[in-house]
Amino acid sequence: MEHLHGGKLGRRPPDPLVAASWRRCEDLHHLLPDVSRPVLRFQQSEIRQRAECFAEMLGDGLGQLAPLESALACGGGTLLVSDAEQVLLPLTSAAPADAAMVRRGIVAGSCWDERVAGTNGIQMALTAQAPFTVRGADHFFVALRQFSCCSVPILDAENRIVGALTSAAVDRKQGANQALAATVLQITARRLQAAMFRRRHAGDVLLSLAPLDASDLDGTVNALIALDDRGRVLAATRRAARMAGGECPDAMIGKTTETLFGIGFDGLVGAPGWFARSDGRHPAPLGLQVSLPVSARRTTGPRATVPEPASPPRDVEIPAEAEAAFGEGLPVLLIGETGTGKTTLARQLHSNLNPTGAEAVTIDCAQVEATEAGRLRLRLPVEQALQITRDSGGAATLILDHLEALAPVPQAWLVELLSLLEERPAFPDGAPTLRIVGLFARPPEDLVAAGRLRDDLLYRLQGARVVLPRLRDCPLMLENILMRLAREAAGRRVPISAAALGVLAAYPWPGNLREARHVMRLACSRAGGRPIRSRDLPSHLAAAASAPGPEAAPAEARLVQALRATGWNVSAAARMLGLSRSTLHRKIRNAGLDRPGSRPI
Ligand SMILES: Nc1ncnc2c1ncn2[C@@H]1O[C@H](COP(=O)(O)OP(=O)(O)OP(=O)(O)O)[C@@H](O)[C@H]1O
Repeated sequence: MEHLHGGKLGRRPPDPLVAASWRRCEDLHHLLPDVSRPVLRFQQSEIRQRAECFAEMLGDGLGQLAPLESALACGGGTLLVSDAEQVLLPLTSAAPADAAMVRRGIVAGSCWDERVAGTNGIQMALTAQAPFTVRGADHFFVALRQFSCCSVPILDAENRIVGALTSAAVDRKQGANQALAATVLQITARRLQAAMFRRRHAGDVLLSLAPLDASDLDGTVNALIALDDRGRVLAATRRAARMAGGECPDAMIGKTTETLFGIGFDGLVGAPGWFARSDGRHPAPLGLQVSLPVSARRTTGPRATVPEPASPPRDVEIPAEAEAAFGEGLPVLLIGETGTGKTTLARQLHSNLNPTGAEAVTIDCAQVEATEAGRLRLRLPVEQALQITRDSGGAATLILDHLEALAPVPQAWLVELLSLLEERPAFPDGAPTLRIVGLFARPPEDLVAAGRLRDDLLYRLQGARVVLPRLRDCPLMLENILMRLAREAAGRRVPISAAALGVLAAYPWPGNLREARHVMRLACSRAGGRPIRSRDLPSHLAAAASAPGPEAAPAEARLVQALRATGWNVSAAARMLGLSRSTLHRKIRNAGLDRPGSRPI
């Protein structure tokens, strides 16, 4: 098609990107500049749905839009918020200030895809993946040439473009106004990304970066890196990646703070406030600041372990027996290997009965030595729990973690304390004032049999008992669990390829849910929105999965283990194995197993 220089199109725009867009409008989309097409507008129900999804994605960041709207209005601009498909969303308070905009279809629900709307700021910013101003004469459609619009892409926590912020105004050829608009739009877009990143990584350690010589810290508000509990990168924003030396965010995943910044993780966590780093490897001297997840900040006492690197899982199912016993004030024992979710379940039990109340108090029994200091380590948290009861008028929860590691002398102290606590009066309505949950990483009977646990301590703690299954004992549930973890990690459903599922199913999962959460988060991050494939999984999984270890127990052995662990409670064992009760009964019959007493297994 012959280009209509100086003809219907008018003067060719000098900006090469705009000129390219005009060419696409003519040659690809077959638009004519002076034909006033009706603006494509979505149905109300669809617009509402899109707006709700977008608002949900922005979370707290939504609060940034009202001040932005007021700031733009001072310069005669109207704030437009559009999603990734260039549809304007009704997320701002008012209709466009200028009636001419409404007449030209610049209203909620209109679509600014170049194929129908011609060259415009929103499309240009999304195509260029950078702020872009389309001045009046740059618009392809003549009808839009009275407006000027400046758009800035919005990136989400994974650095994907999810929409744009735009300032639209009548074009009065006031470049200064548009430059100012571009600045405030950019600051807000960065804050929105920072809010999404912080929410997405609420359970991780966060590292903020800022050039030490910058007067404008707002410019780096989204320079954020999420770290796991060993200081390895889980995710980073593009801005942080640029500041850390120009790598792409994905290339940083798995690297340590030592490799990236020359500072060990412990050094960073121990450093209060901003930590200066200038080692010549980075373009400018950097300030680094660590913030721990909220749950870790509330932890009192010395930092024995680095906080869990993920936001608390949703949908933690609480066995009815444990819930009933806990409600009654009977002690509850949770038994399971490392990472099976004992602590999470204990906290969930507590928070179900104390939705807004104080945190549960935890004693790490592995740290209680047979010394005076050790005795205090036991006594003080108990005092603290009782104080909580007095202050709040509600029950406190004491979590005794790592009971399998409690030394003999402190066991005697704990028995003493528990017997004193048993005599505590209840609240006037009969409700208990202190609830206790004990956590064991090994079956306590084995410890009693080995002479490592006092049986009277066990019986004091065992009001109800829940055995948390190991992941490798739930072959039939594994896929569902991994899919759920991937959904939690990505914030949406992520398919897993058959080959990747094969690797995941063959892996013995010694770290259970903790390890599975890490693996799925890394896999989702590597997959970058696509289905998870084998190559997105950490390489040790495939290696371990292909070498059958001692843990790859044959089906019958797993059956026996589950039945033993649950004291032959078929319902509990079925839950543990991810089977229905009738299937388990059938398997027990087929394997010729009998309850102990009738014939030993
Ligand atoms: N039901 C669940 N679904 C998904 N993730 C879970 C679930 N329960 C726990 N997790 C996750 O698994 C990890 C380990 O949980 P938790 O600390 O409760 O295990 P634990 O058995 O107490 O481990 P340890 O004995 O090593 O202290 C955490 O990251 C937690 O968020």
